[in-house]
Amino acid sequence: MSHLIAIDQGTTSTRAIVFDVKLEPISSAQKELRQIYPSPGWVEHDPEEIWSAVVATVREAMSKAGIGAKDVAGIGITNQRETTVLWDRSTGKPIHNAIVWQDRRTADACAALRAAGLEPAVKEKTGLVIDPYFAASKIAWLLDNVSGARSMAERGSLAFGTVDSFLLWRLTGGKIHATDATNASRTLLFNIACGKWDEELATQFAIPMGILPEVRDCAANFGDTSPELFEGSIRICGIAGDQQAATIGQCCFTPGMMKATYGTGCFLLLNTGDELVRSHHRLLSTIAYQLGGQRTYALEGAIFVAGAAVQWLRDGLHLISRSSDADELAKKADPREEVYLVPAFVGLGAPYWDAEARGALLGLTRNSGPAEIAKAALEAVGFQTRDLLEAMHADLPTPTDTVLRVDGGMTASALAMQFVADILNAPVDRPVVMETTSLGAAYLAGYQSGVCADLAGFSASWQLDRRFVPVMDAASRARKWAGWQAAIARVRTRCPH
Ligand SMILES: Nc1ncnc2c1ncn2[C@@H]1O[C@H](COP(=O)(O)OP(=O)(O)O)[C@@H](O)[C@H]1O
Ligand SMILES: O=P(O)(O)OC[C@H](O)CO
Repeated sequence: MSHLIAIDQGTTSTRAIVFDVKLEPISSAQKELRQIYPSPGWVEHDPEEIWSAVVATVREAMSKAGIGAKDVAGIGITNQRETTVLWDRSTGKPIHNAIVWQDRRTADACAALRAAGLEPAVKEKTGLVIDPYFAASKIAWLLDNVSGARSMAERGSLAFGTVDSFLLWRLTGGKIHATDATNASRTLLFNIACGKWDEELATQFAIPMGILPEVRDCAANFGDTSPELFEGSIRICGIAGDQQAATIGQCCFTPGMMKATYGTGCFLLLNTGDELVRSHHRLLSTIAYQLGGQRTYALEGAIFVAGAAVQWLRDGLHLISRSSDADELAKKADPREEVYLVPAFVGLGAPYWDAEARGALLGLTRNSGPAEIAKAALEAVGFQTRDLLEAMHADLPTPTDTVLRVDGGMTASALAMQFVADILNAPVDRPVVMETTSLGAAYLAGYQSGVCADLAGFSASWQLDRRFVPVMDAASRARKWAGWQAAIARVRTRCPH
C-alpha cells in the first residue's frame, strides 16, 4: 500500500499519475481527447473514449511504476467539471455524447430563465449564475432532445453524472452512483449553503431528482474498482473537480490564499474558509472542498479560453507547430505594436457572462503579423486574470494574499506568466510540482486512506520553482489595461445585470 493513483480527466487529455505516499510522482501516462464540434459553439466528448483512456492510462502508469493493485492505497479522481453525461442504468451506456462545459447550445434556454427572473434565487442557493456553462441546462437539453430520454428519466432508468460520477459508475462495475460536493456545486441544482440537492431548482430546470447521484465528501469511501480492470480491486477514496483539486494541490488551505490554473481555460479560486462569500461582481461562490462533512468555500473566477488560445494559434491559424513554440514566436513581436486578442471563442465567462460574445483581434496595423498575434494570445490570459482579480478585490475589501500561485499546462509559457505578474503588479509563484491537479486528487486519496499527513503537514511540502516578479512600468501597465478594457467593450453583447 505504498502508492496512490490520480486520474485526471481533463478537457484536452486524460492522465493517470502514480505517486508514492510522500506524494512524489513516480510514473504517468496520458492520452489526448478528441474534441467534437457538431455545430458552431457546441462542444462534445465521447464518454466511451474517456472511459477507455482512463483504463488504458491507469494500466500504463501502473506498469511503468512496476506496481500491482495490492500496492495502491487508493485512487483519487479529478475531472473537467460541469461536463454532462447521461447513461442508461441497466446497460451503463451513455445515451449521447457528453456535453462539454464550453458548450453554448443552451444559451437561449438560459436567457429565457434569466428573463423569467429566476437568477437571484438560483444565485442565492447555488452561488452560480444562470449560464450554459453549468450542468443543469445541458441535462435539460439532453432530456428534451434525445429520443425517449425524459421517459427513461421519469421511470428511474437514467443516471446523470459529471465525468467523475460516470467514471465512478464504470470503475465500480455500476455499483456506485455518487459524486463529491465540489462537482455537485457546479450543476446549478445543489444548495451550497446546506450541501443538498434542491428540489425546487430541479423542478425549475425540469430535471427529475431520481437521476442525480449521491453526494459525498471529497475524501470518502467511493467503493472499489472491479477486480478485472487492474488485476485486483483498488479503493477509490478521493474525488474533486479539477479546479478544486488544484486548489488542494496548491495547498490554498487558509482564507485569502488563491491559485490560478491555466489549462484549456483559466480558473482562479480564492479560499474564503467556512464563510460563504457572495459575490456582487459576477464571480461564483463555490465549494473548495468538503472534508469530514465540513465545507470550505471559495470565490471563483472562470475564464473559458486560456491555453485554448494557444491551441488556436497552432491548430486554427497554423502559426506554430507546438504549443511550446508560442513564446519564441511572441518574442519576435514589435514592442511598439499593441494588438489585443479577445479570445471569446465560446463567449465570455466571469465577470462578463456573455454567452453570445465572440472573439476579436484589435489594434492591427500593416506591420502586425504572426508574432504580434501570438503575443496578444499570451497576453490575453494576463488581462483576463486581472479582470477576475479586480472583481475579487471589489468583493472582498479585506486584504487577500498578494501572491498568486499558478499551475496548469500554460504556466510553461514564461512570457505569459511574466505578463500576468506585470499586468497584476503582483508576484506569481509557480510550484515545483506543476501537476497540482493530480497532486490534489492523490492527496485526497492518501488523506482518506490514512497514508498522508493532515492539511498542515501537506502544506509544509509545497515548494516554489520560480517566482515571476513584476517589472513593467506603471504607465505601460495603465495604457495596456485601458487598451484591454476598450477591446472587451467592443465584443460584449449585453450588460451585466
Ligand atoms: N509552453 C506552452 N506555452 C503556452 N501554452 C501551453 C504550453 N504548453 C501547453 N500549453 C497550453 O496548455 C493547455 C494544456 O494544459 P493542461 O493543463 O494540460 O489542460 P487541460 O487540463 O485543460 O487538459 C493547452 O491549451 C496548451 O495549448
Ligand atoms: O479541463 P480543464 O483543466 O480545462 O478544466 C475545466 C474546468 O473544470 C471547467 O470548469
